[in-house]
Amino acid sequence: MASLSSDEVARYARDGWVKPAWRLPRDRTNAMREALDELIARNPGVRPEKLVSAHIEGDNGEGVRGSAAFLELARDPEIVDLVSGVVGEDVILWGCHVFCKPPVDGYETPWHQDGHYWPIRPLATCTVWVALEASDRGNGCLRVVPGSHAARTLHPHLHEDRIDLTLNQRMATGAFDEAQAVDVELEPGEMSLHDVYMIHGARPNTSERRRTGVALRYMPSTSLFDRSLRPSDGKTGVAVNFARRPLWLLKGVDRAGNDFVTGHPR
Ligand SMILES: O=C(O)CCC(=O)C(=O)O
Ligand SMILES: [Fe+2]
Repeated sequence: MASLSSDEVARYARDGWVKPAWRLPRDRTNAMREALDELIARNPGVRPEKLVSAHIEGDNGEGVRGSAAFLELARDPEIVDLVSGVVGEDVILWGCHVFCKPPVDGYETPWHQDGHYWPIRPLATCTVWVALEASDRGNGCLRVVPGSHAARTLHPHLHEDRIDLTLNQRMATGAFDEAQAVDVELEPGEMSLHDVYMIHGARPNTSERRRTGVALRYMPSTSLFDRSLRPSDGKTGVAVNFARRPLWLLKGVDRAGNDFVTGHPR
């Protein structure tokens, strides 16, 4: 069984992110890469950086035709056990976004914090970013600002109206020191976990190599996914429908009155 070591848990608490020793087996990673190729093929009109809710099979109501392979990945008991190490015994899956940057013109991810438009109260999420292929300095790996989560505040973000970005939000300059950022270099099958308040981004991919991370989003069931907040859609440049987003209780019990019916097939 996978679990974070006490050192990994401590690093996540201190830095806001960690790269666990545990990784996906090679055959599983290869199978997921095939699922990714199929996902891209069935969504010819969607930029591969913007494959939101890829875990919802068929027309997902958010502009993407998703695939069960990604739900299976998100439900993987070993990954859920890793997440438990930092969010506790009660774990809800609420999102999955495939950030695939094609070679040569893969979009930049501006510096940002997650969660500005997420209807989760209290705001809490651990994202597991699973590398399906090598992700390094050369092809625009994730970059993180260790410790930037610690104040547990969301800083101002500016809206940027460009299409060549994975998100249309960028942290106002001066809010942090970019020189403190570190590159999260991952081999295929490796992953990083990051906290909702941690500042992160990624350079454009101008290399000849594709770069893909599957971002799996989990929250503790002590938080409420509050559909009544009517979160404004599209502000981040990705069309989402949080009102209909299905939730899965993957471990433990629900403690905040979450709705596990909406968005699921009847
Ligand atoms: O993969 C990227 O470039 C961005 C990922 C990200 O922002 C996230 O997982 O929250
Ligand atoms: Fe993010």
